[in-house]
Amino acid sequence: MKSAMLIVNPSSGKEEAVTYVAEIQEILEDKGYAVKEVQTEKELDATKYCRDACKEAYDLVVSLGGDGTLHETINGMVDQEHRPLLAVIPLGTVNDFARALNIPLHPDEAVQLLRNDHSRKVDIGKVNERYFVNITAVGALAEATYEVSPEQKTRFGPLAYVMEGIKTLSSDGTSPLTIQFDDHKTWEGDAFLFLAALTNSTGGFERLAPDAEVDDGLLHCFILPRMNMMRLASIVTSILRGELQEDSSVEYFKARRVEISSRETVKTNVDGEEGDPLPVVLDVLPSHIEVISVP
Ligand SMILES: Nc1ncnc2c1ncn2[C@@H]1O[C@H](COP(=O)(O)OP(=O)(O)OP(=O)(O)O)[C@@H](O)[C@H]1O
Repeated sequence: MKSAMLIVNPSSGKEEAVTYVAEIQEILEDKGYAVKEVQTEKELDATKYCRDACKEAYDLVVSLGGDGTLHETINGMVDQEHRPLLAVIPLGTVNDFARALNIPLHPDEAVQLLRNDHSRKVDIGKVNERYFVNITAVGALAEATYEVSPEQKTRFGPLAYVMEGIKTLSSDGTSPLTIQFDDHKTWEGDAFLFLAALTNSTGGFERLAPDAEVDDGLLHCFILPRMNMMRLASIVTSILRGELQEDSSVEYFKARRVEISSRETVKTNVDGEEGDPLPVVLDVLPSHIEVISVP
């Protein structure tokens, strides 16, 4: 008999995660799965449960929560030998991973994907000893995201990040960065932001790296160097048009491995959570996990 673990964050998505459990259970039992439900209570519970699911050779793990729960769940499986198939029921505010995979953002519709057997392999990013599915960001602009309160997120959604970002840009918060990629190339200078995206969806905005595919094995990297406010304003237009890659003020490159260091203390932001300070090494684990997706 096949086995499925439902990892449920009861606090996510306006506390409605548990209302989807009965239907998921019914669908999976009809497909011959034995289903176990676990509820998270605090940070890293999802990682621990998912690790148990790998060790006990579960066939499927279903994550019910926002990007935070998903990030923790995936961190529980990436370094395991047996990695169950993953299903995502998006219940957060932004749901970048679901957006990148075209998983319906309405949870009711995402649940219906469990009825078919369509799945897709997805790259995983590695930053030092930690893993990410969407993005690693470095610099003052990335740090601004920590200033966004849960109340702002609920009220303004992804726009809350843009608002904090504008505050940082207007105070000229750049960091001196040394960025080495694909072994022999180096960029050195003061930057507002370095971004390495695995998918096309970041902060709910789906046009940052329009040609990033979830399984292309590449980090899509952007450097936003120090520049005046006029140039910055025009970059916002490029972002909104999905043309950031072509903007001459922005450095864009694709790489399989990136090393970043600074002579100052600079923090990283890994899938929206605080990560290691610099120096960091970024790598891609190509097609490392398999996710239930739209046919
Ligand atoms: N029972 C719980 N109560 C409160 N927090 C929890 C609980 N279980 C897990 N958490 C923590 O809540 C964090 C945020 O959850 P998640 O991102 O899934 O939902 P969300 O906040 O609704 O989504 P988003 O961040 O997109 O708004 C998780 O990273 C986890 O550490």
